[in-house]
Amino acid sequence: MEYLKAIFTLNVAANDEQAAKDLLADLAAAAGFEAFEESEEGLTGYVQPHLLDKETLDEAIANFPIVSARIEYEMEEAENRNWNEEWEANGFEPICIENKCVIYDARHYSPEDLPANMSLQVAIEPRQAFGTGTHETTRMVVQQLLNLQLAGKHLLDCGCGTGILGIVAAKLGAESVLGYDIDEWSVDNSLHNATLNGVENMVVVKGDATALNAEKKYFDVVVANINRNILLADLPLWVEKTTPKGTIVLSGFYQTDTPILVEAAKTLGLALTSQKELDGWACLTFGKQ
Ligand SMILES: C[S@@+](CC[C@H](N)C(=O)[O-])C[C@H]1O[C@@H](n2cnc3c(N)ncnc32)[C@H](O)[C@@H]1O
Repeated sequence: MEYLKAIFTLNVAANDEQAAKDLLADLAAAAGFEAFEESEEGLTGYVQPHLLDKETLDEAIANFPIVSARIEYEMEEAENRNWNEEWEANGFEPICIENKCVIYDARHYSPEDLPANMSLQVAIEPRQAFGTGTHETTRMVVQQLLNLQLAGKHLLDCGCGTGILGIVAAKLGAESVLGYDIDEWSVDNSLHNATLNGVENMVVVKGDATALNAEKKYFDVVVANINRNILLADLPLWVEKTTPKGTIVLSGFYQTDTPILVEAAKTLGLALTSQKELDGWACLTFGKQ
């Protein structure tokens, strides 16, 4: 796989540098960047060409309050690498959500190591894919799923990453799950994690929202944790594929973008039913009329 490389330049006082780097890494993640490295050239970010959301990045940088940052868009190809390699080798700490659900790395923990009071255990082995619950956006969507009645429902998981959201839904009783992701590794990893959790009613396909044009089925619940511009572009199709009175949960964007998403949803006939924010990230739940 090929990566584009971008050099970021931060103009901040030395004692603000770490906070600025953390914030910039978050902003760039929202624009599709997978990894940051400190190199001799500076702070270097890598993104798969088709996942770069340049508009989100430009806008975030323009609104960056404490620092001016410059990105050189003369990007180079970078070698194929597994950015998560080191992190995957060490695993991630179990993550508890709402005292109900624990997400754990099955390569490093076994069910007996987990807190006893969690009614839902979800094993995830991330391989080159996003979605462990360590990120605020994933956690907020899982929280929403825990509060929905999913028994017997059909769920669509857009940009499924590790498959975590579909797997949680299936374990909460969803009758079927269709996941899709533009990234092949994510498709493979979702299928692997579904098997790991004994989930048999989850289908995962490679592609973007256009794959839904051929889909005959309608969904009671649609979840999408991607980024603002993809959410805005694909929302009309998701609404079309949602049953009347169905639910759409969106995350992957900053709370400052909430008004734009709420407005877009309203024009498509959706009503906002719940709103969450965590460390600057947002999650919105809508009901179809
Ligand atoms: C932020 S991750 C979310 C993963 C997981 N659903 C979660 O909530 O943790 C976004 C995922 O969307 C995928 N993606 C990005 N653009 C996409 C698009 N246009 N259509 C489908 N998937 C896309 C990425 O490959 C990535 O796996």
